[in-house]
Amino acid sequence: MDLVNHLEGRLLFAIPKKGRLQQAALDLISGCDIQFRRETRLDIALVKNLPIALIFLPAADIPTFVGEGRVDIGITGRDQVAEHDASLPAGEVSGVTEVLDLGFGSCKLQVQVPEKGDMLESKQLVGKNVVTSFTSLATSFFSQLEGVSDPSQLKTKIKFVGGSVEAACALGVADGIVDLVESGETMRAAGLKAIDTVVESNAVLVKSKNTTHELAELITSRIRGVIVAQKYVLCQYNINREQLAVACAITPGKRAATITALEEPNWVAVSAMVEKKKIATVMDELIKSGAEDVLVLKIQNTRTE
Ligand SMILES: Nc1ncnc2c1ncn2[C@@H]1O[C@H](COP(=O)(O)OP(=O)(O)OP(=O)(O)O)[C@@H](O)[C@H]1O
Ligand SMILES: O=P(O)(O)OC[C@H]1O[C@H](OP(=O)(O)OP(=O)(O)O)[C@H](O)[C@@H]1O
Repeated sequence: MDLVNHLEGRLLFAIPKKGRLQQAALDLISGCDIQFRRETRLDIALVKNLPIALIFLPAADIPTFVGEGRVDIGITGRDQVAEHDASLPAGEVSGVTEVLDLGFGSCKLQVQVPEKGDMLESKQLVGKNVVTSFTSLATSFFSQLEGVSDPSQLKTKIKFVGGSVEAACALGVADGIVDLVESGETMRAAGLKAIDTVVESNAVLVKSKNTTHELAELITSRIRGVIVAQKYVLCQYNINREQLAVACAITPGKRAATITALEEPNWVAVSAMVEKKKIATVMDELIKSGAEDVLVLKIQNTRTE
């Protein structure tokens, strides 16, 4: 089938074709009940149950396609959006808008130098060689540091490499690098230390400023629902009315806790959404406050603000 001829009228949704963001992006898509089958080696997949086509692209290229309005929405890293925006000619406004923080893919784009060297601040790299995959962000970072508005006046030499950036210092190609740090293991293994942060990144849902496709809103709302479901659990417990105020302060819920009277006089059942990462502490506090029969339930999906 010639897929390109079947794109008319469909929402074009860009997904990372490989790399760190791909699996979590696909999990989100599946949580939104977007059903598709991707043929081997094809970068376009038609969605079976909605007028959407998924376009599999490198995370770094997604802001360009979305910015130019070729694709309506996409999932990529905030670092990639920032790099795209920084690469635009002076005065050109970016066509990409960030719609949602997706809560995964956290990392920082950091200036790194040899741990054993004498450099402690980024300004010590001025006039030296800096290697990175993020040349536009690095150029704008060092332009600010050097106080120049025309990048061609930059004393610092920014050089591009596509991967294994951390090897550049050891190989004598760079005095410092600008690269992503997540756990910091790669940086430490390469004998480097971070001295500045250029951008803090998370995976984001982005939208083209030019899109008018009605499904963009619907998909954003579905994704938001799945993210909330992943972030919260539902906590239910029984408690005596006398302790209710204390317990509700522990589990205030998103808007307010739901309280239902029990057949047993003076007892109520409470249910409230609680952030997953806080649930163990919340349960400890509930038990201390006199709550009984505490249950924690997984939330499959939500539609809440
Ligand atoms: N430890 C990490 N290292 C790199 N990127 C990360 C990390 N954690 C999260 N990310 C995010 O994942 C995005 C894609 O990076 P990744 O290296 O996986 O892409 P890729 O398309 O495979 O690129 P490449 O081929 O250049 O490695 C990054 O821009 C960043 O937003
Ligand atoms: O702080 P950490 O958890 O160690 O992760 C950071 C490393 O991960 C990325 O590289 P990737 O593995 O994508 O390979 P690459 O060097 O080829 O880009 C990034 O460029 C760092 O090198």
